[in-house]
Amino acid sequence: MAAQNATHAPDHAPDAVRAADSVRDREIAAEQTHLDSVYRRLEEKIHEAEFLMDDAAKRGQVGTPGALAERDAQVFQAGVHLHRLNSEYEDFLFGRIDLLLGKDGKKGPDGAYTSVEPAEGAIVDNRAAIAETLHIGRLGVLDADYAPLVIDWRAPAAAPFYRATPVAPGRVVRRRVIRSKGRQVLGVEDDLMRPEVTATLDGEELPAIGDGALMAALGRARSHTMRDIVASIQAEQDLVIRAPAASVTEVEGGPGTGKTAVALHRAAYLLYQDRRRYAGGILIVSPTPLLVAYTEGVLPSLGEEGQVAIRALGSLVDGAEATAYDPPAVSRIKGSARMQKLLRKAARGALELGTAPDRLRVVAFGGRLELDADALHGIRQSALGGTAPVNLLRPRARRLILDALWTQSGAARRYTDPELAAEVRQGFDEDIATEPEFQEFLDAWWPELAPRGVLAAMADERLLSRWARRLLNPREVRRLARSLQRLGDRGNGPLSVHDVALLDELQLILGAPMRPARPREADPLDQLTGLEELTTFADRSSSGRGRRERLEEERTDYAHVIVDEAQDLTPMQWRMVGRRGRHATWTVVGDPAQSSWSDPDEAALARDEALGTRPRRRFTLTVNYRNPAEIADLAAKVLALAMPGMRSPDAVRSTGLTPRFAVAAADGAADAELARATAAEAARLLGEVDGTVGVVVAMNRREQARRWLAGLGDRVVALGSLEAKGLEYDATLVVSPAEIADESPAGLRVLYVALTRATQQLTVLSTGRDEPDAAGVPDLLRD
Ligand SMILES: Nc1ncnc2c1ncn2[C@@H]1O[C@H](COP(=O)(O)OP(=O)(O)OP(=O)(O)O)[C@@H](O)[C@H]1O
Repeated sequence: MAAQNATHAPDHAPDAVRAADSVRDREIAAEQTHLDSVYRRLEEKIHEAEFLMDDAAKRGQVGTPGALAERDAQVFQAGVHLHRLNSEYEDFLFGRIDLLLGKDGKKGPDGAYTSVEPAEGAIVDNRAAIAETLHIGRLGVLDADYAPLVIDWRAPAAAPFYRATPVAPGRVVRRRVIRSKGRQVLGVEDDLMRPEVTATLDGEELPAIGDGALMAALGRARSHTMRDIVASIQAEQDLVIRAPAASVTEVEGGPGTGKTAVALHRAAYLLYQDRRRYAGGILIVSPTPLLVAYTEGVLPSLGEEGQVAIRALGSLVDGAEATAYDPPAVSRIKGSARMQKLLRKAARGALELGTAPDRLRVVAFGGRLELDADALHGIRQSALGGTAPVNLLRPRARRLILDALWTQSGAARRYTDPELAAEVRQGFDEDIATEPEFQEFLDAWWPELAPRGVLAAMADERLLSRWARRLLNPREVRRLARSLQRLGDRGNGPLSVHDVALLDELQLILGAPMRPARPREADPLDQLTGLEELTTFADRSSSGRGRRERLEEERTDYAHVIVDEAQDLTPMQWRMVGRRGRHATWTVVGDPAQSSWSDPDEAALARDEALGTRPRRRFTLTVNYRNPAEIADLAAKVLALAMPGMRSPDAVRSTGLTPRFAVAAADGAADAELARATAAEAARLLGEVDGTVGVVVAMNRREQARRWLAGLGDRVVALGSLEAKGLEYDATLVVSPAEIADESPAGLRVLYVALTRATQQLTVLSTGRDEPDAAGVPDLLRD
């Protein structure tokens, strides 16, 4: 059966074309037959599962725990398939490899021959017979005899699908990507790994169809959400995805080399490979909420979501959500490692802001006792000498006050018998400490501090300059204080992404106040101990969402932490992220050339501290899959200015479409003219691409740019330069490179990011400030 929308040659087409089409149709029909049998098998499994569920419901909880567990596991398996099928994934089955006989010809547990090299004599005179064909998909499916109908893409047997290249083909003769929608096969794309070999399958020659899957995938229009790359992962990427999760895996690569895609697929791989270990959760840290929104559909499409939390840096602390933006000069201060010390001083200093009277008077043994301001100050200082968090030092301070009062009472001298003295002392303490006045004094003198409250206190420039002595210069103090005024008196105002890392640090410095433990909700899954898959299923399915959200809320320590765009983490952010993976293994993904942080050395130091002395394994990705060469070459000019000597990755394709240069009023660009030109250029790009258009402006023009583009529809998005990080669009309009470059000391690297967002077309719009030449090319982009 041929797919309905497979393209057919018209009747007048030459014979050769028609013949090729009939081969294509035949191959599509063969894959359709296979897919039909996969679906038949899945339906059988679903019926089995439904029967089992029914049966289980009738019989109730009878049987041995082992038998119940086994039955539940079967129900789970079928449930997973049912869930997948109902989700109508476009390409449940997406790949196939045709293999020569392996060296030892032994089959592994998944039914595939284990050897990676062809057996002696598998190829004779450049002729070979295919020994084995494996189909690869998003989940594994076995037939009734336990032979694999589809192999999970993460299984070891599927690795050759990704790893084989014409240079190192191993046993793979042909790699095929199958395109399907729902239950229908739409097309196939083949790559021959040994083009010189004439291979046969069941006596018939193996045909090759199409131009390969990668190019087809790269040419597709982009939407506002990222797609998985499971059908076209490249060999160097596969090495990273499947790298053993020991200690720290570091991945570097230029723009578009697939770092984010690889990080997401790696999370799915690790879960598949060792679900029990990663039940502790995988955290993916992303720089912006926009990138989280862009990428969060990928893991569900790979069948994984429950155990993975994707969080933006500004949402890592529960109850805090960054919505405000700090200008570069302020973020440099807030992100710097100096803040650690400053926050400690501020937390301690904030204790003095309470409304406590400057002396404490109590009555004991019928007399008055009094501690004056100096005595109280001395007690506070010695209590703060402890290492515990400030809020947790309060009991110590209370004890020191009671000690001082006891000494003052002279009772210690009167009771020489230690036992009696201890008894009297206990009564003394109780008498004083239960007095409401004493408790009120203590509450005011050693108030329970909240992180937001301390940040708000730092908005007072006078206080801040006291706390920041020898840490910040007066200009920095003024900047920081002004920025924190945004939080208001009680600290409830909007937070920036950098404030969130400060809150996290303060939480550590202050310590969680003691609270009665919250009773945990009873969870039916807790009873199913030992059945990791069942837990997984509950998390995978949408009914597990409530539980997952709870897990995310409660969890502050993960089994694996993946940091995307790691080059941008400030020292304070590294400390925040590091605290979430104290016992974790790590995957750290980034590109120094795209760093928007002005002091990379300081950040590298903080990164080393967060990752500790764990051994590291390094990988480099070298091919740019996003930008056509025409765009990558232009961006490379900025890279040469930003980081001389740094090599940009090779673009995998070229489109023949060179970037366009436009100018908005050469004499200085009034905003109205810039608005008009931006809207016009964006509209032009919308007409030229089917998918999305990103308009990148300097951060302080974000709101303006949104207004300029109003009415152009939702295919176009306005972005501040820092928001563009990690995202991509079919076409990008970069407005005033000079403005972006001048925004901060890292401005050139930020501009490099902006110029590398387009998958098809790029327009650069200059203003007078860009000093464009006669052809409109701005100074920064000229040779
Ligand atoms: N093997 C592949 N097959 C198909 N598409 C791919 C492949 N590798 C990467 N891509 C695509 O290339 C684009 C860039 O990938 P990704 O965003 O992961 O790169 P990146 O290295 O994180 O880029 P940047 O550093 O610029 O943010 C994405 O659209 C991704 O889907």
